[in-house]
Amino acid sequence: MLVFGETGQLARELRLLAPDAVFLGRSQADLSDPESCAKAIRDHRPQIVINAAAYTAVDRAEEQPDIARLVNADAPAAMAHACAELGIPLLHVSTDYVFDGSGDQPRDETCPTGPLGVYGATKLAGEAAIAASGARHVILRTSWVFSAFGANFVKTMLRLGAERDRLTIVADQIGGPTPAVDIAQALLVIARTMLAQPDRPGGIYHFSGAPDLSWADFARRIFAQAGLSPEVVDIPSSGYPTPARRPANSRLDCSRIKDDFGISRPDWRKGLAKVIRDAGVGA
Ligand SMILES: NC(=O)C1=CN([C@@H]2O[C@H](COP(=O)(O)OP(=O)(O)OC[C@H]3O[C@@H](n4cnc5c(N)ncnc54)[C@H](OP(=O)(O)O)[C@@H]3O)[C@@H](O)[C@H]2O)C=CC1
Ligand SMILES: Cc1cn([C@H]2C[C@H](O)[C@@H](COP(=O)(O)OP(=O)(O)O[C@H]3O[C@@H](C)C(=O)[C@@H](O)[C@H]3O)O2)c(=O)[nH]c1=O
Repeated sequence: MLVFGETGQLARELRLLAPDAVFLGRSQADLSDPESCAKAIRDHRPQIVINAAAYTAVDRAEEQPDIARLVNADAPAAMAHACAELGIPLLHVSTDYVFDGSGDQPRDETCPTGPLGVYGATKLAGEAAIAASGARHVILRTSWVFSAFGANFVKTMLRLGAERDRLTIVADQIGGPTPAVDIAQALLVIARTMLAQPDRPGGIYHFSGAPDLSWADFARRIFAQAGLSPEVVDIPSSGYPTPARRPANSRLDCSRIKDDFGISRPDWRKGLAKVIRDAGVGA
């Protein structure tokens, strides 16, 4: 198994669960040089490839659309073409930010997309390129990823909650926080299934933690779990202006992955407790 990514949240959880896989960091395969990714696949000739790397800085992507496109769209396209040549599957990870966030119902895999910013648009372009490549593939769309590693909302809240008495947090964006370890586990189940069943088709699958809630309520849960007590004030998205707009409705309908792979939505509250323990905060 060949994994693109070494330092990110997902890559680090994958490494803990699949230590025998080969992990390629930026110095071995730079996704801003898509051909280097295709070459890495041809050189390693793995049974299966997982792409756990991406340009994930949602606001910075607005200023760096060309790099975001290379990393999130052109590199996955090159990986997919190399996988198609070798006849091996590609597992790729995408995001709730491919949607426009309208309505209040969970989105399934057939719902129309409509990204609000460069990050979501480039991730969507990556999905389309993989689908058009002819490679066997699974694209796992997930949301609001957190872990003890790297940068994420949980770690930001643990830092700010220890520094401040009062935080204003958007309460009109609703989604499912997802522990990175659960994504890693899901990908490994999918990898095993795709390898064991060579005729099984892939496609897009939604996978997010449950239950859905707002960022503000998520912050409250983080503070309660960590034994911190800043006041959390609900604000609308307009009260927290950012270069990239975020979808208001990030709820993902995850029925398909349950039906096809037997994978259920994880309860993020269990993952949160562990991340807070691992981050050395709370009870
Ligand atoms: N984080 C989230 O909330 C969400 C993430 N996703 C998706 O999940 C996947 C995993 O995300 P996550 O683990 O959180 O991401 P992280 O931001 O934690 O890590 C991103 C990884 O991509 C690598 N990377 C970025 N640019 C390049 C490059 N040019 N060449 C090589 N490697 C590069 C980084 O390496 P380096 O350390 O060298 O920069 C890092 O290992 C991504 O596809 C992401 O789009 C989906 C929904 C939510
Ligand atoms: C720090 C902070 C954030 N916010 C808001 C901003 C934003 O709407 C929300 C989350 O902020 P973040 O910048 O951590 O989240 P963001 O980087 O938008 O997270 C996204 O990352 C990409 C990679 C994805 O694919 C998405 O699924 C999602 O996880 O919280 C506040 O309202 N107050 C605050 O003090």
